[in-house]
Amino acid sequence: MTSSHPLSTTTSLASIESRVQAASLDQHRGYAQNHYAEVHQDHEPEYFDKTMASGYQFLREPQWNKGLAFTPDQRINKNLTGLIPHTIESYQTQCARAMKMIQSRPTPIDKYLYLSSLKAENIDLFYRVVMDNIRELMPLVYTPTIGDVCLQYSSLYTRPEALYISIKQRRSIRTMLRNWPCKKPEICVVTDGSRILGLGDLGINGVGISIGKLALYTAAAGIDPSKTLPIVLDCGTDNETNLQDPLYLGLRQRRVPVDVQQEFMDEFMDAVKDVFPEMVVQFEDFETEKAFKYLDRYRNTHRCFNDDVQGTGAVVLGGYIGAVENSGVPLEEQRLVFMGAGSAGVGVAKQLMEYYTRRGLTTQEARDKFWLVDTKGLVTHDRGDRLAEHKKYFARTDNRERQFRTLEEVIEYVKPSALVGLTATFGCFTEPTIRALKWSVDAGGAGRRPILFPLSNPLTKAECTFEQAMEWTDGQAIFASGSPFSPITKNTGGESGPVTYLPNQGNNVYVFPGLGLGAILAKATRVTDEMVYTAADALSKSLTADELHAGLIYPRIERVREASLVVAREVMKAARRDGVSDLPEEQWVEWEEWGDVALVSFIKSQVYDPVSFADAKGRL
Ligand SMILES: O=C([O-])CC(=O)C(=O)O
Ligand SMILES: [Mg+2]
Repeated sequence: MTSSHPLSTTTSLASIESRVQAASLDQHRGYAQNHYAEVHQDHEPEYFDKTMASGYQFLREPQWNKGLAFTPDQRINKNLTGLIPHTIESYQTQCARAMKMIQSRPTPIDKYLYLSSLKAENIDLFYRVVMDNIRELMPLVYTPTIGDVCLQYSSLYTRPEALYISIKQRRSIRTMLRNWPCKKPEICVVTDGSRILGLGDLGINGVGISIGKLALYTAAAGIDPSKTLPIVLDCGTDNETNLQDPLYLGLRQRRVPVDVQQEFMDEFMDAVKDVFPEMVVQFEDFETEKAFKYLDRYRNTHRCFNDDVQGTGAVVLGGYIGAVENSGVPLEEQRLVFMGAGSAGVGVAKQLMEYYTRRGLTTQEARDKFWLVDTKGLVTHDRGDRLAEHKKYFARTDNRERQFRTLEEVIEYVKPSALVGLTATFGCFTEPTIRALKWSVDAGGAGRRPILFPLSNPLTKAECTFEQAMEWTDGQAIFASGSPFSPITKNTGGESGPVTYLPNQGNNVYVFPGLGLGAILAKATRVTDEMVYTAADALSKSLTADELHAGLIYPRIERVREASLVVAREVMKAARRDGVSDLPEEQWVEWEEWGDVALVSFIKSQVYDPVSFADAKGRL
């Protein structure tokens, strides 16, 4: 930065303040914005130096704004008097106002927009509200509402919230990364929008998923929001609706060929490594082939993982371990049918296989427990089509005598103990399929329960609803879905009165925030399979006695932060076991002397918890 700049470090604070005070607020805003542009180019964001900021800037910077929680001293010292109402409010009162407004909005999208404005104005308040009301608000900032937001992102757009990198700007990726106001982001979620949830190719509109997942990194694991970086890579779109929409914000062209995107990806990953060498990259919602390809290509050279392959795999395994215990079907008798053989289906099956091999089965024995089904029926080597590369691993040879074209036929043949859906096809677990699953489990002996995981997101893509699952299995299914369902209370007519069935939400949110946090805090140079597997195992052990007693297989969502802490702790240890932690050895030795206590208190000391309100000290 040049010394002639009006806000350069050689300019005295007093002279800046007198100039700022002399200027009208509007003039001042314009001045500050110009300054932004310059410092960002120099990548020296002195603008964020609080000692130089005026009161008005404090109110306009979402990470500094405390709403009505500024203390009297802060109001005087920061020249805030008169700029906000005189009253001082605790966070509880401000949260109550926010919740009242959210509840008064008619649709989930309206509620989302309110929350999004809150985030743009007062980050601490946004996270306090989300964290304290996670059961009610997670479905708004994340699946299912985020799916609708992505569909309409270009129309809803009011302000930038991410890095938008188009393939036309590929020569300036480093500059764009440096333009991001935070110098050292720790975690990035990147998508190319090619397969957003179960909604398909949404192009640049898919950026909503990066924004939503990062909000959960903060709400569910306590990563400082200023250390999170959402990115969308715009490589065109094959979505006709987007291409025809005059408001569409992305490139108006079809998706570039695979090899061209590959070069772009290489450039992007190299630029990320140069500019933010310590940042962990989470790949999100890339279409299946690319998901596997990029994971394979970068996993040994970059700090990265794929949430749809590894996150989904780990979260399903985390729930499956508990489900097997509750099902009464011994491990060796478990047989799993998967409807859906995309990135999530194959990722989950591989993760579950690992569970079996770690329990003594050979690779072949473990693989034989899985029957994957896609739109053409059972995935087999010789069913007459060219199998996509990622499907070959689980392709079977069972069709020597007969072809299995439908899920019903496969269930009738396999007699599975578990049915897992990752198809993005609403209602494809029909009454006959679910009844057949129950029947095959019942046939194995009394007291056995079927495992039923319709995991596709958002709710409009779920393979079946919780109500259907309970209805068609007489309340017996051990149920987990990707998006949230409400509990069901049924009057059974028996003496014990009504029965309440609790659904489980087997969503990645139980894994990726803790996995990312663990990788960051361990300074892991890679995200290894051991770290991912450990995340699943830790999740399965993070339930309280009360949750286990209630028959749950995932912690209650209100406890997601506690679960993430357990996951992060174990992921850190796994990073060390694998030799990928860059923390000094003495640090590990010191922690080990204290068991988990020291490690846990270290993690707690690192996480963001927004208490920066009237009663909090020292944040300004
Ligand atoms: O976002 C979610 O809820 C889970 C996920 O990664 C997906 O469905 O692609
Ligand atoms: Mg995803």
